[in-house]
Amino acid sequence: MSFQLGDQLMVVASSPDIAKEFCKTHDRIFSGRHLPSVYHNLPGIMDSSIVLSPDCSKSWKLLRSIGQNCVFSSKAMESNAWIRKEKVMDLVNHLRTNEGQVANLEDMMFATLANIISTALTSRNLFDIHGQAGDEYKMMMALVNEELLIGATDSTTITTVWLIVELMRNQEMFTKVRDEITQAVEGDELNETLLSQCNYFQACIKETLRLHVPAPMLVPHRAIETCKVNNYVIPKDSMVLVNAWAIARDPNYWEDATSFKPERFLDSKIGYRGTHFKYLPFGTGLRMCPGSGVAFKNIQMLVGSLLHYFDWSLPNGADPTTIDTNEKYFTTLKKEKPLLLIPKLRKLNTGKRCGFFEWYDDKACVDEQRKLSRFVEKT
Ligand code: HEM
Repeated sequence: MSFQLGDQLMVVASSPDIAKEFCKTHDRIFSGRHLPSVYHNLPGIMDSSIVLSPDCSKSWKLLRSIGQNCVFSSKAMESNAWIRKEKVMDLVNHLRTNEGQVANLEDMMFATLANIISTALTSRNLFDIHGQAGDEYKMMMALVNEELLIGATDSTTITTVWLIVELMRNQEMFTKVRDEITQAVEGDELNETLLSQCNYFQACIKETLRLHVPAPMLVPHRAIETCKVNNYVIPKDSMVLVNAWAIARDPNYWEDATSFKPERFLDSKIGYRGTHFKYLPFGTGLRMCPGSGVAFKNIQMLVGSLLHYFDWSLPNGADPTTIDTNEKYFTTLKKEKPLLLIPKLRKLNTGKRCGFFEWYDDKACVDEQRKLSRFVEKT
């Protein structure tokens, strides 16, 4: 489909085959981006942004490789595992001390995810637990690119919110995921290696990314030169949108396409790395999201911990199946109303305090001792 928006020709790919034409067969030609006009007068923006880079230039390659070293690669993800654990545990501890009170989970999960990325990049917290930017934020924004922090965190938060909404609305699935995690943990401390063995939980994350594609049209691509696709001539500078949302809900490719059915991913080879053109939550090809692995690990650790450590209920004892699924679209597709839930610390069957809290309290104790000894040294 194509249409004219002012003087801009827009071409939309709404099937896996056409998406493949744009993002695989002619990937290099459609690997450009349109820079929003507001950015045209800002000096240096093209050289300091991965997502806004108008083509796959030297500076784009350099920025992607810096990102690769600090956050995206398997090695970086492994060495950042302690950051994920620490920031998620900060949230768990906050919820533990505010047990029984209504929590705005979206804001808290956003803050946690933003702090994971900001710490991986800068070794600093930039947000307080309620999602408010602190003074550090303003200073570090000059160093940390907004796209990594806000864009990346926003999409990940959206997925964590929808995942919790779907599981709350489907209590059987909620119990199944939680039993799977409890079984994997077996009285041990929750960690990402154990979580990665939870196949049903992984399938729930993938299904959330299918039914609630956070960036429904990906990020618009630009034709860097004129190209013929399926006998249509696509002129240079056309804007190409891949409708990943429509593809992910197309009944020609998905059975019972609008239902949340994690089972469809259980014995399936379909992954999120962009090799299956009917499932493109992170895009595919040269401009594919480089943070898909990080996002998956963050979602897994964050939601896995919230399910493992707490029981959840709705304010005023409302029925979880009544949680609304209305959406709001800007460039991402998020839940319209905030997700408000009440945490109750879970009684784990082991009968002892769960390992995490001992670890957390010991850590807090060591931190206090360090502070005290620094204070004593100074005085
Ligand atoms: C659920 C979470 C996420 C989703 C659904 C998502 C999705 C996307 C999509 C659809 C694109 C555009 C792909 C295209 O144009 O074909 C993109 C680009 C990008 N994403 Fe993500 N993303 C997520 C998380 C992250 C994270 C955690 C990071 C960084 C740690 C990240 C970094 C980026 C960057 C830098 C780009 C620009 C790539 C380029 O233009 O070369 N994203 N993402």
